[in-house]
Amino acid sequence: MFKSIIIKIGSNVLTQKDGTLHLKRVAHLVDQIAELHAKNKKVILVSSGAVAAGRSMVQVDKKADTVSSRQLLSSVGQVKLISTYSKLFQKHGMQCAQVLVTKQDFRSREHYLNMKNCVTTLCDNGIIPIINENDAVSVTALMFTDNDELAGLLATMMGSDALFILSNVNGIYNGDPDDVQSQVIRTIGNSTADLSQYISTTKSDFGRGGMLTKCRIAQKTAASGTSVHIANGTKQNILLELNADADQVEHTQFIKGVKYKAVKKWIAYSESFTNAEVHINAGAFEALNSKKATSLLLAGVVKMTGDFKKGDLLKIILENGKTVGIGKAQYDRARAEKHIHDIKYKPLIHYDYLYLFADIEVTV
Ligand SMILES: Nc1ncnc2c1ncn2[C@@H]1O[C@H](COP(=O)(O)OP(=O)(O)O)[C@@H](O)[C@H]1O
Ligand SMILES: N[C@@H](CCC(=O)OP(=O)(O)O)C(=O)O
Repeated sequence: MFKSIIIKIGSNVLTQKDGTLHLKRVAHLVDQIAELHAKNKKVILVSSGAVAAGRSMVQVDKKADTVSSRQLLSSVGQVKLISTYSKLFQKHGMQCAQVLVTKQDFRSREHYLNMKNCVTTLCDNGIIPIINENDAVSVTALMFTDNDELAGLLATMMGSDALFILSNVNGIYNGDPDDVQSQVIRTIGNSTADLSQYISTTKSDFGRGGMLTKCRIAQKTAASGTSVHIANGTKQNILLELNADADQVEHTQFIKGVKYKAVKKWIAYSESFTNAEVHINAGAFEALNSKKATSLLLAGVVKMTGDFKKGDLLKIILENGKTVGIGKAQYDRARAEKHIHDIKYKPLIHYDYLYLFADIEVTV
């Protein structure tokens, strides 16, 4: 039983084969959310489906480029999507709100806290926030990979108990989902194992990121203290059953870690906003990964790239080139260069402002 839940609904759950909205299914999901709301659960909805809904409403010129098509389809389709939700929630005497965001809206801690305040205020007033990426505006490289990334960020930001990611499959399979031999991976922990071996890069008809990104985001969100569940949104009563007793539902669950401190939640999703890098040696990496809370000392720094000031976010890179984390600089680059290799000098990144990416463990 969870008290606060983020529900992410993928395009494929909301649309029929011909691209039109699957009204009966949307209505059933709204009925379930209303029931959860009546039980005093704090529910936040992240809904895809604008582009898919738009596809059934306007004809895109064959010569139009991808960005223009997405802008056209999403801006038309979002109206249809949100008005559908609004009518359905009204039947339950409930109100919902549309919140359209871009990745840029989370770029600094100040912007991040503004977003948190917006969602908190809506929830405090008994309104269901329905959040989607603002596809008409976010067209640059700084886009969310997909709404799974947005939902993960929100779950971490709000400190939600659970994130339900609804797709058109029962969960993550250990092979091709269409192969009868494949089984749903029931639990995923947070030590080492590579899930990419199981997951093909095929996407569902209307989806954006695919299962591999879904899985990476789920793992990252679970590590921040939210229980993550990838389940089939086309199944009857899926939300109610997940909330009542998730163990009884065939789906993939990501075991949650310990909740992060507030600032770490923001750092965890800020990789796109880092301009400088700090390269560290294997010894430093081992120390940072030890059970003991360890800060990054200059002694373990091999080199730095890009300019940075005190308070800037740095990408942490291992000698083999792999990005292993993000952290906030306690002083600028000039000072760091002056004291490089000094074992006693104040850490470049304090543990409280350090976020390390985790690896995954799988149980079928
Ligand atoms: N091992 C796997 N287990 C489950 N689904 C997989 C796997 N490999 C690829 N997929 C595909 O991933 C799709 C779901 O991802 P995505 O298209 O992003 O969905 P959504 O639109 O629901 O976000 C499934 O429909 C399935 O075709
Ligand atoms: N923002 C887009 C959805 C993009 C997306 O992430 O789609 P999906 O992979 O189906 O969750 C829309 O509303 O159409």
